[in-house]
Amino acid sequence: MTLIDISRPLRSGVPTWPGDTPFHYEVVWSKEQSGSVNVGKLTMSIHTGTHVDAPFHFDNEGRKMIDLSPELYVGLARVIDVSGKASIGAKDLAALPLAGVTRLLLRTASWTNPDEFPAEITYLEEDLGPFLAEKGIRLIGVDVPSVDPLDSKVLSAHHSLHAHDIHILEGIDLERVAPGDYELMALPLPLVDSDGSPVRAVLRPLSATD
Ligand SMILES: N[C@@H](CC(=O)c1ccccc1NC=O)C(=O)O
Ligand SMILES: [Zn+2]
Ligand SMILES: [Zn+2]
Repeated sequence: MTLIDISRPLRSGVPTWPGDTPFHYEVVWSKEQSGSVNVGKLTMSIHTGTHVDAPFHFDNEGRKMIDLSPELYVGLARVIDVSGKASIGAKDLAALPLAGVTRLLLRTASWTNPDEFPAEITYLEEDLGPFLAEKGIRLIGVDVPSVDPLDSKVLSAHHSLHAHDIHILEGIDLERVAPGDYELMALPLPLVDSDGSPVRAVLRPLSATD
């Protein structure tokens, strides 16, 4: 099957939010010790690399990861290029044909060095919640660590999207992806109490028959 991997590799030193839990993997029970298998242990923040947010991330009363339907994260998605802008609002998407699109992935190209946490990113404006909902969009994906400005505490875009039942996929890598329509697969883990989940996000070109 032809798949384009749009996930950021998870390895020691992968950029995290300043002050957040560093990514760490280690074998805690080696094949020599156990006599049969290597057994790993993983420590990481939910918001490192390619991940989805659950509403509980920014709303104490919000739904947790287990409460969100996996169906949102699999299906037809449109990739559009919105690079070169400081922010994206309804005015920037108004001229685009979005009829029938339920998952929209924005290529901002504003995370220029994937080995470092960005200093500044293209962020989403508050008016995208109502605008995208009116178009029938249920999931928005971005190639940056957040849909809001990195220093935002009010998280207007997160709240506006959530208020309109639009789910959030962050940290995808669209560097080598051409704009167009694909099948997205970005399933979160069934984490019962979690504010989100890391995902392996892939795109399948619609023309692929294998
Ligand atoms: N809103 C961001 C995460 C975020 O804001 C954050 C993640 C980890 C540690 C601190 C964070 N924000 C601090 O103000 C996100 O949705 O991934
Ligand atoms: Zn997040
Ligand atoms: Zn977020």
